[in-house]
Amino acid sequence: MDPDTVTRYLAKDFWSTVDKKFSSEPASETSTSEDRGYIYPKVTLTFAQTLDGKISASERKQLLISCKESMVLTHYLRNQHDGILVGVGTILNDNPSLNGN
Ligand SMILES: NC(=O)C1=CN([C@@H]2O[C@H](COP(=O)(O)OP(=O)(O)OC[C@H]3O[C@@H](n4cnc5c(N)ncnc54)[C@H](O)[C@@H]3O)[C@@H](O)[C@H]2O)C=CC1
Ligand SMILES: Nc1nc(O)c(N)c(N[C@@H]2O[C@H](COP(=O)(O)O)[C@@H](O)[C@H]2O)n1
Repeated sequence: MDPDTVTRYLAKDFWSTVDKKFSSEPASETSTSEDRGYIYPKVTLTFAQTLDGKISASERKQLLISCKESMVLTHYLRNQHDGILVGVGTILNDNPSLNGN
């Protein structure tokens, strides 16, 4: 399977799970990636940006961009993954919790 097809497949499956969660239908929490036939790790890129394309304030100062609903989605996404990867600059600047509440 070519990488583009795999990406489309994973995104479709992932967002259908999100839809199920937000419509309160039970999502399959127990099936593993292997059960679902995945052959690559599932990776999601998520970030918040301003209308003019910025992700932080000047001098890379941390900036809250997301609204309340978007933060709910952020924490939901964190809960759906086994790990969260950020850059070293983010660790040094923000000292983030990166929890999923
Ligand atoms: N709005 C949002 O969703 C987010 C905003 N931020 C903000 O971004 C700022 C941090 O940004 P940065 O310091 O720019 O990012 P960063 O330092 O967090 O990430 C960049 C990473 O790329 C690596 N890197 C740089 N050049 C590379 C190369 N040529 N090849 C391979 N790796 C390379 C660096 O070593 C670093 O680990 C903070 O102010 C933080 O608040 C961070 C995450 C999310
Ligand atoms: N979703 C989201 N919206 C924003 O407006 C943001 N600035 C970020 N930033 C990311 O979240 C980390 C902070 O997380 P904690 O609240 O400490 O758990 C920060 O370091 C960025 O990676 N995200």
